[in-house]
Amino acid sequence: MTDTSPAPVRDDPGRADTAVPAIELAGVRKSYVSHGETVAAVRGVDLRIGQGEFFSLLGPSGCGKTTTMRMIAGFEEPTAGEVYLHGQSVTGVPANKRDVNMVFQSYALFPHMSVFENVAFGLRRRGVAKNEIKQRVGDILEIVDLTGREKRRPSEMSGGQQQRVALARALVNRPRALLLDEPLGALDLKLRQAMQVELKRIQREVGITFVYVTHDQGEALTMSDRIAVMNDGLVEQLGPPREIYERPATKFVAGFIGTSNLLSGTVTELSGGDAVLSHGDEGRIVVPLREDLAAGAGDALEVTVRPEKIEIVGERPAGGGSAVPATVAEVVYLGTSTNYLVTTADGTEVTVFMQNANNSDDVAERGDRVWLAWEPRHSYAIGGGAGGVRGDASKAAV
Ligand SMILES: Nc1ncnc2c1ncn2[C@@H]1O[C@H](COP(=O)(O)OP(=O)(O)OP(=O)(O)O)[C@@H](O)[C@H]1O
Repeated sequence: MTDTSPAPVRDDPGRADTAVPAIELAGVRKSYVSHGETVAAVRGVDLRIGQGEFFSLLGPSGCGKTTTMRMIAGFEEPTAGEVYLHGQSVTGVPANKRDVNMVFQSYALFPHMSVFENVAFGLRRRGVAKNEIKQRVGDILEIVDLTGREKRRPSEMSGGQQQRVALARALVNRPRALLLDEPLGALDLKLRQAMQVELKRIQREVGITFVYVTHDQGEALTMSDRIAVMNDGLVEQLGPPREIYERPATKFVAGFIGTSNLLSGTVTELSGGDAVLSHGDEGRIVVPLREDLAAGAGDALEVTVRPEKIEIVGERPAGGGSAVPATVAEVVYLGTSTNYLVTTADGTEVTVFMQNANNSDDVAERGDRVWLAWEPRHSYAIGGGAGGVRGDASKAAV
């Protein structure tokens, strides 16, 4: 999927149309020849990453995220296509001549040097004056919240602190973009979550473009301005976290980002911008139609709905929303919420998360016959790899 939207520019949307993207990939492909076989790692990626944006490349192992990142950094050259940094093609420009820095999962700090010396290393090599080094290292250590720990050795610091030193070392050179390849992968869950918040704060403070590679959807949703979800060498969907979560364009994205339910139905009528679908004998699913979604009576559609959007009720719900009968197969009490696994008439398994805010008892028990209810806006019709669902052009498209 091609990102044709203008690169967003912070605090000044009026400039978005004319702004040169910090990073642009145009028709980028990368193949490797391995044991006589050609492996297509990246199969045609188009991206525009805006100045000061926190941009994530998200996808499962082997989808091509690291290869994409390495082509931006200059560690790999594309087999085809072009990489631009701030509007300039960087084909043939070596990594050390590109105005980007990379942070890896292994911090690669110098163990015999203090925190200050680790951060100052690059500046010293470039012959920056002593006073300026002191100032710049001091400033950046303050931003990463390590003031007062200048004399410590890496071995005397926690994993999260070491990662912040690595970040300070990359930022002190004031690159125009920072590339981060699973930088929190070595940390335990609690520290990783704390560092996600920290990283976002640091990025906001320094205002540098961050490109972040991760296979962790929670991490990408927490920090990013926009996310490119990659699968098998291609970008399947590109957009802000909320859009990707609420309106996954393909089955792959729906399944990869959080928990999603997929229900199928047959269109019975089109009504006020919605398609009404039958699901089993009694079930009804209401899904809004879109510009890129044309459907008519008799068409089969697949619809996603997130588990937290569904309510479990005892009676058939009144009103214009979705109403699907189901049988409770499993109830899992989790403290703040209860998860229900239910089965609909055609055997579809549906997960429902219900917050335990006011109700002290579970709303249903195993074996109960219940109704699932949700609002039309929480249904999203999905298509195949190309996104969207296109029916007969003569049918209504809203
Ligand atoms: N140097 C190489 N030689 C041959 N094949 C390679 C090479 N580098 C990557 N690949 C292949 O290209 C595909 C994409 O790899 P890449 O490392 O970009 O994926 P990834 O999404 O970053 O995965 P991970 O999260 O596991 O790092 C994989 O099938 C991988 O085996």
